Amino acid sequence: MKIVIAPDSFKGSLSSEEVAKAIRDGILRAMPAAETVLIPMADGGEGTVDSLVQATHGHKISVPVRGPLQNEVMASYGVLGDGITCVIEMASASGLVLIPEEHRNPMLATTYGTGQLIRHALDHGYRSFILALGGSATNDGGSGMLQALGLRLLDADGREIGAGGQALSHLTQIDASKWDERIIHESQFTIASDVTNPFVGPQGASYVFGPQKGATPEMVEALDAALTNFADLMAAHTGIAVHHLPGAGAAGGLGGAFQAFFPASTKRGIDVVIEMTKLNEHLQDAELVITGEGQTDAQTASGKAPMGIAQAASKLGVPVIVLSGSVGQGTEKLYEYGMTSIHSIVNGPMTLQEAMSRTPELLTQKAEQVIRTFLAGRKKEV
Ligand SMILES: Nc1ncnc2c1ncn2[C@@H]1O[C@H](COP(=O)(O)OP(=O)(O)OP(=O)(O)O)[C@@H](O)[C@H]1O
Ligand SMILES: O=C(O)[C@H](O)CO
Repeated sequence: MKIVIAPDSFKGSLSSEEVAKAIRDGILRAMPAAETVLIPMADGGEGTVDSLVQATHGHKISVPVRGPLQNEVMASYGVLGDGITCVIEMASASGLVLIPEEHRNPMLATTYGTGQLIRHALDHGYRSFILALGGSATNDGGSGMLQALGLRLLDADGREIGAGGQALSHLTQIDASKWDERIIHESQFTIASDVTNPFVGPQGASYVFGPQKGATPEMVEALDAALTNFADLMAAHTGIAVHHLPGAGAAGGLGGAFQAFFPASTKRGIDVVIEMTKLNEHLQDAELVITGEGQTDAQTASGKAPMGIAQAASKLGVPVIVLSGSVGQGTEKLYEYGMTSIHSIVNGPMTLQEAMSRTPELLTQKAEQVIRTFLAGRKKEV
């Protein structure tokens, strides 16, 4: 029996590859002869490069860049197995995990390092890009990324504005005279976005994702106003108003900067990962798919990895079992999208810290249990 194991990471505990291996161990305990296919997933956020590089037998290139708070960090981008397509994961250069919680500051954090990764790839001859958006520490509307690629963002005195979302409130002019021409004339970009939120407003980048990056309610208001100013000026300059465009609010508004200045099409991150990992081909003759994520709740329906997998698998009539660290509110409607059953791996009262440190063992145990049940349901030995 072929079982596809296609989980997202458990943020704060395990990478998607580690999750997949722990699930495989449990499956093999219950069914030693099972054929397992491990396809670590991602949704545009952290782990997207690893997932696509592994699935396509590509490689990674490391580059020192300016981190979200200007300190140097070692970031990397992926070159897929075709040797042509680059995957730029913004979280690698400008991600939340790069900053300890007490130092997070979306007023100052910049996407400059993401722009440096793109420039490095352009300098090395690459012209086909997947831009993976999510898991950012930033709320700068992608301004740092644009600056790294030659765009000049100026205040009323003609001086470059500083780094971060806050500085966008002083922006009055955009000067594209030094903009990297290779972007428009020679390259193509697919944006793989972990969310579809707009650039500004109550559902926008600042209000919805600012708080997880350390923004207080006052900062959220200031950041939303600053992004609105930026969106107004981008619209005047490019003719593209990103204010309410779906996905423009991904990665602190980086999605909006790409939509305004890059020849790019926007897709759900999970759909790009499903396509590049050829998940559908693997599902064709599978009898079951097991997916999972750190927390499954109402948010899962808005395009998280297990949701995309359930949609793909249900079209092919393959049952989908979801194993998650915690199962929150609002999961009932997920069954309508093709999830067969959803399980928390926690097996008794314990703290979050304990659950997170015991994730591999708990995953293996739960996978064994669900496979035993699955086999019993088939009424005959396989
Ligand atoms: N082993 C675990 N046991 C219990 N809860 C866990 C475990 N691992 C992670 N979590 C919970 O899941 C949360 C992370 O959820 P998840 O991994 O789904 O990422 P996310 O923040 O929803 O982002 P995304 O799905 O876009 O990557 C953690 O903050 C924690 O509350
Ligand atoms: O980076 C972020 O702001 C979130 O992951 C949404 O894209």
